[in-house]
Amino acid sequence: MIPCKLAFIGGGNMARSLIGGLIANGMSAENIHVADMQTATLETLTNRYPVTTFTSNQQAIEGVDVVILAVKPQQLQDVVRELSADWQPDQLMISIAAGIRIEDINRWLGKSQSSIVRAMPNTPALVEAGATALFANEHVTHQQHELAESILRACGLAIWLQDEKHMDAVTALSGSGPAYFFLVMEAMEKAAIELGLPQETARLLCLETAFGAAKMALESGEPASTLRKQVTSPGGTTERAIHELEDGGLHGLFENALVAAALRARELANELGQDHHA
Ligand SMILES: NC(=O)C1=CN([C@@H]2O[C@H](COP(=O)(O)OP(=O)(O)OC[C@H]3O[C@@H](n4cnc5c(N)ncnc54)[C@H](O)[C@@H]3O)[C@@H](O)[C@H]2O)C=CC1
Ligand SMILES: O=C(O)[C@@H]1CCC=N1
Repeated sequence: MIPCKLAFIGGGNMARSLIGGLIANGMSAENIHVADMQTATLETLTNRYPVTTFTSNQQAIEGVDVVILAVKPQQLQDVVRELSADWQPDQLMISIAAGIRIEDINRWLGKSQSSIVRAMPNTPALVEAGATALFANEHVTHQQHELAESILRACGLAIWLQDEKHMDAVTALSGSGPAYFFLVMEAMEKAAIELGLPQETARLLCLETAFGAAKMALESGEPASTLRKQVTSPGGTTERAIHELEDGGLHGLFENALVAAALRARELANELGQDHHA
């Protein structure tokens, strides 16, 4: 049980994943408000979960303990400014927007001592297998700290960062990370079909292999490199495949990909952290 009322501002992909994880973990849908200007988005949600929906952001935050900002970074400034007039000093704001820094959110909110947490979750939260990193500003109370952690922990792993600057690397790794693994799955499945496997056979074997590899890496505690070597028989099939991947520059590609994602998070902060007047 998570002992609070919470409001999502923005009811899109990431909000849906978090709501799914929270409800699967016993949070009462009655205690979840969701605001979105798209009524179709709200309908998709209420078809699945009996949450309370709003087209007004101000009405959605009335009487809640925690507000999760789940709009795109480009919408964040307007949304925070809009909430400012009705913001209560004991409310906790959690922003999941990529890039945007707490100091900017705090300035847009315009209050002196607001409790703000930045969180970077990921979409597997929907199946309670998410991974979230959190960072709190100095006004977050012990109780709010616990509350933020319990909300995100309901959706999977939740870990606190000591320094907000690490959030961009987290965004590049675990925030965007599910997409990299999905892309690898797409590529492996396609290659297996080209080798002659029926599509459903390729899909199932690929997904169970990905799941099994992650489960084994988590449960064994062994480094991925050790587990990889256990699969790679000298002179065998895996060795040939790994040779192709390494020759093709896999390590460099991932390095470039994560650097590009982290840089984009910094760009978003610099582009969107400037004040504009709504
Ligand atoms: N999708 C992902 O895997 C992850 C996304 N995030 C962050 O989560 C945030 C949301 O991303 P998604 O859910 O993917 O986007 P999305 O586009 O699916 O959802 C955003 C929702 O906000 C609504 N919205 C736009 N302006 C609004 C306003 N003024 N008031 C109320 N609602 C409004 C839109 O109608 C939309 O339904 C972003 O800031 C993103 O950086 C963070 C981690 C992972
Ligand atoms: O692509 C994005 O910008 C968001 C942030 C992390 C995952 N999706």
